[in-house]
Amino acid sequence: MLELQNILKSFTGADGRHDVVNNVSLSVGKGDIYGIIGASGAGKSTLLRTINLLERPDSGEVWLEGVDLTKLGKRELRLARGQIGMIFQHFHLIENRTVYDNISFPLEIAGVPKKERRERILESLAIVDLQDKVLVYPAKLSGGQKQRIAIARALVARPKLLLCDEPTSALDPDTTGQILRFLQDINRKLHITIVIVSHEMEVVGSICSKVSLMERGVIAETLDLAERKQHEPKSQIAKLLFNHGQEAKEVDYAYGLLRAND
Ligand SMILES: Nc1ncnc2c1ncn2[C@@H]1O[C@H](COP(=O)(O)OP(=O)(O)OP(=O)(O)O)[C@@H](O)[C@H]1O
Repeated sequence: MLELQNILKSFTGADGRHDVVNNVSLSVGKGDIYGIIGASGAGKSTLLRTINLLERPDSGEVWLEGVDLTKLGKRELRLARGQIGMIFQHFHLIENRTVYDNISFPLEIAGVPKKERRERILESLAIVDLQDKVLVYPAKLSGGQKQRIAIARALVARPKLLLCDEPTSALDPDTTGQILRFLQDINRKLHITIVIVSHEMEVVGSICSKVSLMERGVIAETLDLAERKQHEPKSQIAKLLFNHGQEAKEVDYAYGLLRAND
């Protein structure tokens, strides 16, 4: 349902040009939960943000259900983006709006009438099981509740694809498990395809069907976790992460272990 073809994105800083995403191609099937893991600075978030063109690639194509988003005009792109929801590490809720008004926001922008907005907001809140927080302001919510409201806001436009940028990095282990279960439920019950960027093995290992390991702007290796026997990890880092035991739960830490053993 999603094909990235030869995505290139570079940034120019004081020390010159950096190819942060360097000719990446990948394919996400309908109904997949697809993980992208990598060390800090590997280019994961930038790659994720090219999918909905929050970050426009310098070159390459982003095909969503047979349409190349990079070729669309402003109006068509706005409509196509309605099929893609997104959640972030730090939730990005609007502090001076209630939960109800936060979830309403994307529908207001899309010009959805008030009565339909109400139905869809309540439907979204029911999915994340937080109907009792409808009139509360974000400051009164726990981190896990904030992320659930952010999920409800992402779902209210009824997307086909949900992008998750480090969705549990700001949460404790119990809340992480709860959010991952919500994401898995959403994938199974609402048939929403999910792409998750993370540096935690627990996240990708527990719910992803496929995982790409990103290193310095390129996809080093892709593993099909559903077909583990046919696809054993090849690189040292992938072996450490995927055949780990408890000690290599976090990608930067796993690289540290490799360096220490050099
Ligand atoms: N808008 C920007 N302008 C300049 N440099 C940027 C910009 N966005 C990202 N970068 C740089 O690109 C590199 C990759 O960043 P990115 O956030 O994609 O990595 P990441 O793998 O998601 O890392 P992290 O897990 O630390 O967020 C970093 O060196 C970052 O400083």
